[in-house]
Amino acid sequence: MVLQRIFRAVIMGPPGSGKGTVSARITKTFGLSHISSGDILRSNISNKSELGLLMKCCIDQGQLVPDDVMSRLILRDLRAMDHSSWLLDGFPRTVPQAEALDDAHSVDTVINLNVPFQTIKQRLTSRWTHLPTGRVYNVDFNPPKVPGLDDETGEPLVQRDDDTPDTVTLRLKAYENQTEPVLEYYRSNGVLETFTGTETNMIWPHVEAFLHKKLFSVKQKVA
Ligand SMILES: Nc1nc2c(ncn2[C@@H]2O[C@H](COP(=O)(O)OP(=O)(O)O)[C@@H](O)[C@H]2O)c(=O)[nH]1
Ligand SMILES: Nc1ncnc2c1ncn2[C@@H]1O[C@H](COP(=O)(O)OP(=O)(O)O)[C@@H](O)[C@H]1O
Repeated sequence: MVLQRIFRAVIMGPPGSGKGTVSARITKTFGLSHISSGDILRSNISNKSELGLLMKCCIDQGQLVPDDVMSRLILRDLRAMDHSSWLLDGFPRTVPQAEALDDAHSVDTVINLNVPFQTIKQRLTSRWTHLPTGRVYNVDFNPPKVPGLDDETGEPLVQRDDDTPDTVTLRLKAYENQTEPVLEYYRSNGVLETFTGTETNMIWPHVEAFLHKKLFSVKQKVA
């Protein structure tokens, strides 16, 4: 689908709620550019940049990276995409980050994946990731064609250092304390759309239908 105007969306949800999986489907269906804060941080870690090395210990301890670092990193990337439609995944995760984003860009819609914590814990400990692209697999849900290898590149998949049961518990705590208030922020701005369920394949048709409607009504308004 070719979009008629610039459309900016955020996808939110606890760790493991399927943000990356749904984002891949959204970008494929609607052609938005996907920006994942976690992928950007992991690429800094793989490249051994000074910032990546500094941030690795926060991430491995299940804590959020400081707001000023994260906002600077993401807003810099967004500045380079001034004429693109985008989908932000993993940012904002705190109210100060949401305010920093609002100061720079208006957000058309926020998709919130509301998946129970119990479902999430099992998923994350069986997540396999292709670090260079952020493509994710799961032993039960979407296994790679060849075990341990990325479908597109044949490169090795890894288990993330922060996908251990103890770190997942800390990440869920950080989500409750620091990220849930962002949902309230967007709810009061009137842009939050929540999708509840335990399976991505059940949630996805609702997200797809919502975005179709949203993009169509945006086009109508412009016409
Ligand atoms: N069993 C199961 N696993 C899923 C489902 N949706 C996504 N996953 C897997 O759960 C893990 C977390 O999903 P991901 O999209 O990375 O979530 P994110 O952390 O919110 O970006 C990955 O291993 C996915 O392949 C689902 O409906 N069922
Ligand atoms: N917006 C952000 N603010 C602060 N820290 C972040 C942000 N995005 C990612 N991180 C750090 O990177 C880690 C991994 O993020 P991400 O890949 O989005 O995890 P998940 O996909 O499991 O939700 C987070 O636990 C956190 O330490």
